[in-house]
Amino acid sequence: MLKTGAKTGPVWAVGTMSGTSLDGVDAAALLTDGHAILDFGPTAYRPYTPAERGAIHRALGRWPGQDGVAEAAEVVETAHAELLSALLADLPEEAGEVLIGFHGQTLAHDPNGLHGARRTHQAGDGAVLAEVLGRPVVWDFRSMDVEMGGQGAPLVPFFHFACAKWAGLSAPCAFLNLGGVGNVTWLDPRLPAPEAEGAVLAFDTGPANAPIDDLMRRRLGATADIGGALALSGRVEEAAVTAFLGHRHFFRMPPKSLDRNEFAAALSFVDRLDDADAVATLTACAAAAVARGFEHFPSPPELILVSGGGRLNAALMAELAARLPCAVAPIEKIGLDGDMLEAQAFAYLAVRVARGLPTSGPSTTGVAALVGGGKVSRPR
Ligand SMILES: Nc1ncnc2c1ncn2[C@@H]1O[C@H](COP(=O)(O)OP(=O)(O)OP(=O)(O)O)[C@@H](O)[C@H]1O
Ligand SMILES: CC(=O)N[C@H]1[C@@H]2OC[C@@H](O2)[C@@H](O)[C@@H]1O[C@H](C)C(=O)O
Repeated sequence: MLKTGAKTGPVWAVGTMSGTSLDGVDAAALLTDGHAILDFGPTAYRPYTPAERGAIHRALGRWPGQDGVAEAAEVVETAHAELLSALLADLPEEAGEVLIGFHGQTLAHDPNGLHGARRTHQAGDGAVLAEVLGRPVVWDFRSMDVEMGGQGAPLVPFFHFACAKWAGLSAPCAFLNLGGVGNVTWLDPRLPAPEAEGAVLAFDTGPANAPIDDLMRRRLGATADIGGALALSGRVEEAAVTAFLGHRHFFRMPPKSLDRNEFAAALSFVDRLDDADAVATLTACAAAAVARGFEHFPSPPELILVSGGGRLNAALMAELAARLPCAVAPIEKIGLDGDMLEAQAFAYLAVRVARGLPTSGPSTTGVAALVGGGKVSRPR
């Protein structure tokens, strides 16, 4: 085990994210003392092959020990080992003993016990990765939070707060991630730390790209609606968007989190629409879910900064601009990398775990008290 709190100076860490869109693995290096971001390092991406993606897709919604889960975990571990070996070789020797923050791949997430026990499941064993890479690995970031009564997600909010400080922001703003699922952090960068009362409020907004991707794959054999081109050629069925906003998620108070496929039934209305109208309406639903989230913010943000693949979808960005009561911009506006923010977040959180600092709290996951979730595995 790492000695927590052993050091207080900055260290390099590499974080990884294999997100709900199942496109591939992101990895990014970061220099931090667990509080401030001091530097950003190299990044790398490894897409899953169609066969790998298929193995993960088949295991979605399943728990450890169930069919296909061991196979999916092996795919996740192998892809991460390949990507991380290459990225670690790029880091200068002065980087020292680089800590790895390994999120794994969420296969199932049921923090409210809707289908049995309250639990969350990220495939991939950090102890195996520590052995293969010969480095300390922090992993299983979400279980402890769920065990303590939290949602286990979102976990990026404390990092969003550090990003706002790094960028020198001085007014309340919101960070929106549009991956397979959407999540938002409202934050006030005038406060000293993310743990401070009133500094952050976060929750999952609703489905984002996952239903669009699934429809594109099902009907057209494509991976995504690139640039939002198909949605831009379709017509939004507003009555369907209104019906979608009747889902129970929108009546729950934050913090709240979602499983990737939690909206599958609520979005099945698209089956009766043609391809373009279906994708246009799913895109509008993703934006309308974000707009609905604004009612929970402690004060109106001046700006919402968008990261994740959804910021590259022009139809989704236009829907957000039309439905939100504030300016909308990709996160590159403040000099951050919208493709790598989550991977950087898990580098940041790994250092926090290793130093005994909290990674979530009542206003991010709804856990009763601050929690530092995550296991630390060292190579033998
Ligand atoms: N050029 C593009 N045009 C439209 N959509 C895109 C584009 N590039 C990526 N996307 C969408 O973004 C998704 C990937 O986003 P991202 O990598 O942020 O998600 P993720 O990290 O896997 O998910 P999550 O944040 O929910 O865990 C793709 O599946 C696709 O739907
Ligand atoms: C259980 C799980 O993996 N949730 C993901 C998912 O993808 C987006 C959204 O839902 C978010 O809550 C979370 O990821 C980010 C990285 C988070 O924990 O902040």
